[in-house]
Formats: sequence, structure tokens, C-alpha cells
Amino acid sequence: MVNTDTIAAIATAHGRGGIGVVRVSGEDLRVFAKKILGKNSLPRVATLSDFLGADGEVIDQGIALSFPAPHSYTGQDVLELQGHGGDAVLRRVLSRCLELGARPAEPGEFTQRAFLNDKMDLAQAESVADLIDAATVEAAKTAMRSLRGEFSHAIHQLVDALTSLRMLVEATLDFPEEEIDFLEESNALNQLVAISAQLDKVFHQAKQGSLLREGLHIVLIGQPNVGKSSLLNQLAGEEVSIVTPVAGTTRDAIRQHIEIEGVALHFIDTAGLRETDEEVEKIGIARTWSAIQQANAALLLIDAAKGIAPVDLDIITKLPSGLPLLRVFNKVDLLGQEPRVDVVGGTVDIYLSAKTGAGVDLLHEHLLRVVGWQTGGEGVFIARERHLSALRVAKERLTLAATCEGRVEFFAEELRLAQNALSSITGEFTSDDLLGEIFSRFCIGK
Ligand SMILES: Nc1nc2c(c(=O)[nH]1)N(C=O)[C@@H](CNc1ccc(C(=O)N[C@@H](CCC(=O)O)C(=O)O)cc1)CN2
Ligand SMILES: Nc1nc2c(ncn2[C@@H]2O[C@H](COP(=O)(O)OP(=O)(O)OP(=O)(O)O)[C@@H](O)[C@H]2O)c(=O)[nH]1
Ligand SMILES: [Mg+2]
Repeated sequence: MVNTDTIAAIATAHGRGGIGVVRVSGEDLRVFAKKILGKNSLPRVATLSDFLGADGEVIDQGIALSFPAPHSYTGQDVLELQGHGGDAVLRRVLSRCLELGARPAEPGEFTQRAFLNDKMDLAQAESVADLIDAATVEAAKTAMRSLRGEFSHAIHQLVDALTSLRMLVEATLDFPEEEIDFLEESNALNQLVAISAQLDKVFHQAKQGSLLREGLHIVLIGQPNVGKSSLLNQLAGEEVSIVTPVAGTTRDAIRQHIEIEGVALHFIDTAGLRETDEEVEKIGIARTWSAIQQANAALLLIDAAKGIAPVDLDIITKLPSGLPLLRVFNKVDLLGQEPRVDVVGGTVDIYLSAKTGAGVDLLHEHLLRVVGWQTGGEGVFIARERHLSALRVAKERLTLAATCEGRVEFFAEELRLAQNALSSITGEFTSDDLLGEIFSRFCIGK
């Protein structure tokens, strides 16, 4: 149910700014507007106006703009008071709104009203927050794609395909005698395969978007002294990690945030991996393994002069299966070699010098592809874990449906469950708890 009481909040960021906006939303703001603007009508176009206090004193002189219901962001009457951007003056304008009967808006409450009034679906509402939080240009682009409804559209297409397949099979439930081999003859199983393939595609696009939203965790690993910390410093452009000729220098995992081509990457420099009895180093190495468990990809550093040792192969076999791996042969400057890239089969080997920086551009070039990010980001939707898990559930249901062996009722039920999972993404079925959880993470005034 949509709340109809009047809410108000400062919609612009705190601190000094050229302009600051107080936004008000409620069922009918005509009286409210008359009191604060001294005008009889809600200004539908931007209008220079005094913002009046209780005694008629001028709190600010600004621009008033209203959007009468239902043609507004929230679907209710919205009044924007665009004043000067300072904390104190905006607080005065907000206080005046509260005095006139508005209550302070909860985080995300304007957008929650927009959702409840069908101005946007849940995936779009979430993308509003993701757009605001986007720390990189690529993340902003994909959030915008979701906000414009591309993700929702892809979900609706799947839901529509499932609906027509369900109608086809559920019609036979009333005529059980026709059930024999019905699924074969009606082409239902082929349709299921096609929907399933489309679902895989959407999952891939959403997965890419979630990588972009969260950023990728890339762990630097290898034997002691191979140059992991030197590479981190080279990537960061500053001395974040201690570098010494002593094997076993790094103990704690050192994190550094770097952006490549608009994608956020979190690099983690770790303690070199070797057998040791030294207590502190042991703890460091345990931390390396836990960093590996949480990483989206690993860079294995190897001393180019020594080549791959049995110890390195041993490290590789202990990595989680499926973890993308890039091998970096370091210290080519000592061999008098130029940096280069070798692509052997599926593995990418990069020869560079962490000390001089030669070849780090090659690493930039290949890293994103190795970690599974397709540059360009075409067709990528910003997505959250909530969306991915709904897509996974839908996929499991379709896989189960395929094992129905002619049982139409079972088939139909699995399709129904798959459809419910998909519909939860756009918010056709939601609990108040879920909505509360989603919108409470928004900023105030959104
Ligand atoms: N000043 C201002 N800038 C803003 C917003 C705002 O609310 N105010 N936005 C908010 O976050 C974003 C823009 N999004 C908006 C989306 C819909 C409507 C809106 O009023 N929609 C009406 C149609 C209005 C019309 O056509 O004139 C509707 O959907 O019926 C307004 C803003 C970003 N910039
Ligand atoms: N010539 C040359 N020396 C390098 C290069 N990379 C690292 N080194 C040197 O190798 C030594 C070890 O470098 P680190 O970056 O501390 O190595 P690490 O892998 O972090 O070592 P641990 O933290 O002990 O596991 C230092 O003396 C570096 O200056 C390189 O590309 N060329
Ligand atoms: Mg180190």
C-alpha cells in the first residue's frame, strides 16, 4: 500500500553547493505550496519564488517547480524547492516543510513511492541507487541501461515465453487422456530448451553487471620475492606495499583499489607462498589462501629467470577450480628481454618488469578479458546478488522441468516456480520485508 502522507527531504548532497533542493511529495500539495510560496497555484514551470517562513520572513529565494499527480517522479504531487546549496539554509527550508505538516522522508522513500505507484518496477528502482553509487563510468552506463528498463524487458520476455508455454501444457491437464506423449508432440520440450538458453544469456549479462557493480577482486600470488608487492606498487602508482630483497617481506594482505577502463579492480598483495615454520609468516600464508578463496581472479607471479618451478605447479593445482588465472613472468629487465604476451591454449602469460613498469600496459590490456569482463559492456545490465540468485532458481526449475518424462503436471508446476522466481526480480511478488531492505539502503532524499 502506498503511503499518502506528505514527506520532505533535502535531495541534494550535504555540504556547500551552488544549488540545493528540498523535495516534497504528498497526495495534495496545493495548500502546502500556498503557505510556503505565497502563491495560489502549484507552479508547473520553474518559477522564481520566495520560500516563506511562518511569520512571512523570506528563508531563501529560489526556484519552485511542481509536478502535479500523477505525472511526477513519485506519482503523487511533488514540489521541488530549489534553493541555495548550503546546509544551514536547506535545513531551514526543510524545517519549514516539517512545520507545515510534512514528515522527514525515510531513505529511498520517494523511489519506493514511485515503485508502489507503478512508475518503475523493482529492478529499475534498484538501478536508481546503483546509478547514484556507480563509482566508475562503466558501472554508471550499465546502471542507466537497467534504469531505462532493458534488464526488466529481458526478464519480461522470459516470463512471457514461460506463460505461453504454461498455457499450452496446462490446457491438457483437463484432458488427461491426451497426456500421453503430449510434451513430445506439442514441441513443449523444444520450447523449454529455447527458454533455458535465453535464460543463460540473461544470466551472463547480469553476472557481468554484478562484477561491475561490486568490482573485481584480483589476488597477486606466488613464491616469496617474485615481485608481487613491486607489481602492486607499479599498478597503484605509489608505494603502498613494502618491497625488500628479503624473501617473506609481505605478511598482511595489502589491498589497493585501481580502475582499468572504467572497471573497478581491487588488487590484493599477499604473503609469498612457501613451506615455513616461522609463526608470523605462517599466519600470513593462511591469509593468502583465504584471499584466494574470495578472489575473482589470480595473478601468479613467477621469476622469469627461474621459470615455472614444481612449487608453482603445486600452487596452481591448489587454486579453486574455475578461478581465472594469469601467469606473470616478472623481472624480464634482468634478462635484458622486452615485455611480451604469450597465449598458449587458453592461458595467457605476460612477461614484464614490475620494477621498471615495462609491460604493465600489456597486463592492463589482457587482465579484464582473463577475469571474464567483456570490454564494451554491450547488453550488460547492472545486477545484484538478489537478481542472480533468482535467475539461478529459475534455471534450476527449468532443468527440473526437463526431467519430467511426460508428466505434464510436474512440468507445469516447475514452469510456474521458474516464472515466480523471475517475477521477483521486477517485483511482481514482493514482501514488505524485502522492500524495506532494498529501499533502506538508498540515500535520504532519493
Ligand atoms: N530537479 C530534478 N532533477 C532530477 C530528478 C528530480 O526529481 N528533480 N530526478 C529524480 O530522481 C531524476 C530525473 N527523473 C525523473 C523521472 C520522472 C519524473 C517525472 O516527473 N515523471 C512524470 C512525467 C513528467 C513530465 O513528463 O513532465 C511521470 O512519469 O509521469 C521526474 C524526474 C534526475 N534529475
Ligand atoms: N630487477 C628487478 N627486480 C625486481 C623486479 N620486481 C621485483 N624486484 C625485486 O625483487 C625483490 C622482491 O620484490 P617484492 O616486490 O618485495 O617481492 P614479493 O613477491 O612481494 O616478495 P614477498 O613479499 O617476500 O613474498 C625486491 O628487491 C625488488 O626490488 C623486477 O621486475 N626487476
Ligand atoms: Mg611482498
